[in-house]
Amino acid sequence: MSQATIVEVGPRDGLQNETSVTLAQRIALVDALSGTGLSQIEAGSFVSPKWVPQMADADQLFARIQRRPGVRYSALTPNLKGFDAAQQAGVDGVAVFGAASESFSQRNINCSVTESLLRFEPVFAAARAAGLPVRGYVSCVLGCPYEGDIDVAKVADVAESLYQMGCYEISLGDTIGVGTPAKAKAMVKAVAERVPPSALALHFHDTYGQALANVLACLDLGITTFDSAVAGLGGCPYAKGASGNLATEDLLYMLHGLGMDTGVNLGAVIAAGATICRQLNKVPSSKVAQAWLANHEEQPV
Ligand SMILES: CC(C)(COP(=O)([O-])OP(=O)([O-])OC[C@H]1O[C@@H](n2cnc3c(N)ncnc32)[C@H](O)[C@@H]1OP(=O)([O-])[O-])[C@@H](O)C(=O)NCCC(=O)NCCSC(=O)C[C@@](C)(O)CC(=O)[O-]
Repeated sequence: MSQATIVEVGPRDGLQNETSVTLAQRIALVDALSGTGLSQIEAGSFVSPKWVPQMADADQLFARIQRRPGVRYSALTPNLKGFDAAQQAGVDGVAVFGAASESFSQRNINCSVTESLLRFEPVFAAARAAGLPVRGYVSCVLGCPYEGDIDVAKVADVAESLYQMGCYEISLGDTIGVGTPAKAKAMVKAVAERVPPSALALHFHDTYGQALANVLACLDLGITTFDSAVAGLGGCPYAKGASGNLATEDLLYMLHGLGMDTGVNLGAVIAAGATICRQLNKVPSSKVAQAWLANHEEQPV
């Protein structure tokens, strides 16, 4: 049976736009997700709390979650200040985040793409010294909220730079969810000429309902690592109109239906999503979760 890896970004990408979420709810979500079989959970961000207040107190989050053996708990770190705080908090891995769009880079991290790579250099050096793995994000790979279409060559340039700097994996983000399967495939093919497909992950938002179709198209290209967020939560504070991430429940249902092994219990993810959505007073945007919850009275397991 072929394997797929899911990087659960719900506690970070999923909640970074939710103004009412409490620290206790964030911690409970991480703990619920770690009991589902997920092996990688992006639990928070060590970014400026003035920029993204919803992700404040990541140090307390890492101090209070119940660590499960076999789970990698990681966090976003845009600079050395963030890395130092993350290391002190005991993260298992960090992620730097760049973009293929100059305008998005400026709005998201207040510097150009070239400057962002320079800022990441000390993060790589410190991570190497600490023995912590570094993941790299490239945002706006299929379109930018400020610039529109993005040249795939620019995506490949940034992805290759991050890979050469030391990222073990590059996650290609369709930040505003405008991609379609043909465009996604063309972009991945261009990047895969510069970065091995085994070191690529895909991070689709579902704004236009194309995320699952994009995953299916890119499975053909040998990509087997996908980011998703429980209940389809998510959005980026610096990408107006970006809706939720691909829902983990929908991704699992499709991958399992294709006969792929993820090691993740779908019912347990539905339960985790139902709980956080109840707390946020919203309905899970996952179709699979909606179907399950409409047809079952008992909690899924
Ligand atoms: C990168 C900065 C910090 C630059 O922001 P800046 O203002 O240029 O930074 P600065 O170095 O001039 O510092 C300004 C203030 O921030 C503080 N500061 C500086 N760094 C940190 C830090 N690490 N942690 C805590 N505080 C920090 C610093 O100490 C100072 O505090 P003050 O003296 O004013 O009190 C800022 O722009 C920022 O925090 N941006 C975060 C944006 C963000 O989190 N966006 C969402 C995540 S990306 C995303 O969602 C896309 C993704 C990954 O999911 C993939 C996809 O879908 O495409």
